[in-house]
Amino acid sequence: MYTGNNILIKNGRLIDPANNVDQICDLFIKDGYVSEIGQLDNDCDHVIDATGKIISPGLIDVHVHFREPGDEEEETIASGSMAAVAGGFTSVVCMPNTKPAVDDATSIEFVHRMARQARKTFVYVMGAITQGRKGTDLAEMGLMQKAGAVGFTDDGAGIQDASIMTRALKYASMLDTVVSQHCQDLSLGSSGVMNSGYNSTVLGLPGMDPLAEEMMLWRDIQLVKRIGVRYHAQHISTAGSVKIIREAKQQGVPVTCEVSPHHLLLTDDCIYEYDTNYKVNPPLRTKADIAALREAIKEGVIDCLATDHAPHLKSEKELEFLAAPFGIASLECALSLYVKALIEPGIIDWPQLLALMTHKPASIIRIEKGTLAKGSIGDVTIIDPDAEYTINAEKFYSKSRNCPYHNWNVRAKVERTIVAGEVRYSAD
Ligand SMILES: NC(=O)N[C@@H](CC(=O)O)C(=O)O
Ligand SMILES: [Zn+2]
Ligand SMILES: [Zn+2]
Repeated sequence: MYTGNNILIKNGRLIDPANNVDQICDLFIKDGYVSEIGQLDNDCDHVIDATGKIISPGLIDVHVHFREPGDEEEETIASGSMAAVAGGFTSVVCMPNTKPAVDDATSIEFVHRMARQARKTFVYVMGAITQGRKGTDLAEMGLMQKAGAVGFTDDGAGIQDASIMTRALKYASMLDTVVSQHCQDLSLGSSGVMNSGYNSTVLGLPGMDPLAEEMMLWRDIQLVKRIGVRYHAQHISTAGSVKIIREAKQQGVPVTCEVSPHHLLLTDDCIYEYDTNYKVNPPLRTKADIAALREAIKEGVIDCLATDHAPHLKSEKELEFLAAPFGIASLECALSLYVKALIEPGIIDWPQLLALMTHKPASIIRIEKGTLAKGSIGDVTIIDPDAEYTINAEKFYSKSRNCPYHNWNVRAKVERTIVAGEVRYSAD
């Protein structure tokens, strides 16, 4: 008989990067919180044998798109939450580019309410920087923060106007919050659909200049230096961006950044058949960019990994390349993709990977999560690092199927996802 909320996880490789822990042991979760770690013999009805498995703090993704309100046929907060736990994520941060945009306190509360009802993963929200994400008038950032917004972004677009960005950064500084930017200067071209270069020329498709990303990133860093505010660069994709961030960090600028799985694994060579599942913003770049991003991860220049899970309808992705929407759905296979990109080639090891997916993203949005220290919330992901499987997008809990990794053979399977001491996902 099941008599309570307690779970005993036995004999796993417990990796808690925040506390430099990497050892075979047991973990006891009591009433939703981490209660004991060690060789345990607690009396418990719910025992999970984790022999050969990794016990990790619940994974955290600071960049996902759930499409509610507005495009519920693509993803709802409930379907996205289920996809999250299936991917091992116990906390995600929703972007505000819904319809309407999340640009006021009521909308923030709406997302929280739907997430509570879904009762899968913890869902945090970033509010829009500008009203309706139009880039012209600041939204009520203070009120949204009071309602629980963990940061601000107009993701899908960057703030083009430097004076608006200055005002946003000053407000954010006052509120001690983080501004998250999608770096893309549209004055260098707003009609591009893929990386500009040899492939875009051959395919006859309008290109997106790497400089459009780097120019906005560089501009923002100058503003951040002057104002003094936490700034996060979303989904950076070019070798040039790595260089800008590395230099800014050397100068002590409070900048952080994330990288998405597709920018570590795919290049614009993939677009030769005009498959729109490879259409994403920022676009897939080149082998040299992948090498620079991987090297930056090894060096510690990248602060976290984030999926930028961007679900879209099949009917929209079936449009011609020029007209199809940008985005890749990857929440449910992200961990395996990072393993392929970073662990298999020997760039980083498991503790380093998990740091980039747990306490490091937690510190960017300042939530007290991402560790298994005694007293922490019972958010745990159990991973079989050796399990091999084939990604099957048709079986995703996500409502969308726009996944270029369908049929890929990968490693590392999420076995169980425990959120606040409750098993919310189980692979079998
Ligand atoms: N990344 C994408 O290609 N698309 C995102 C928007 C974004 O993250 O910029 C989306 O909302 O679909
Ligand atoms: Zn973006
Ligand atoms: Zn995004």
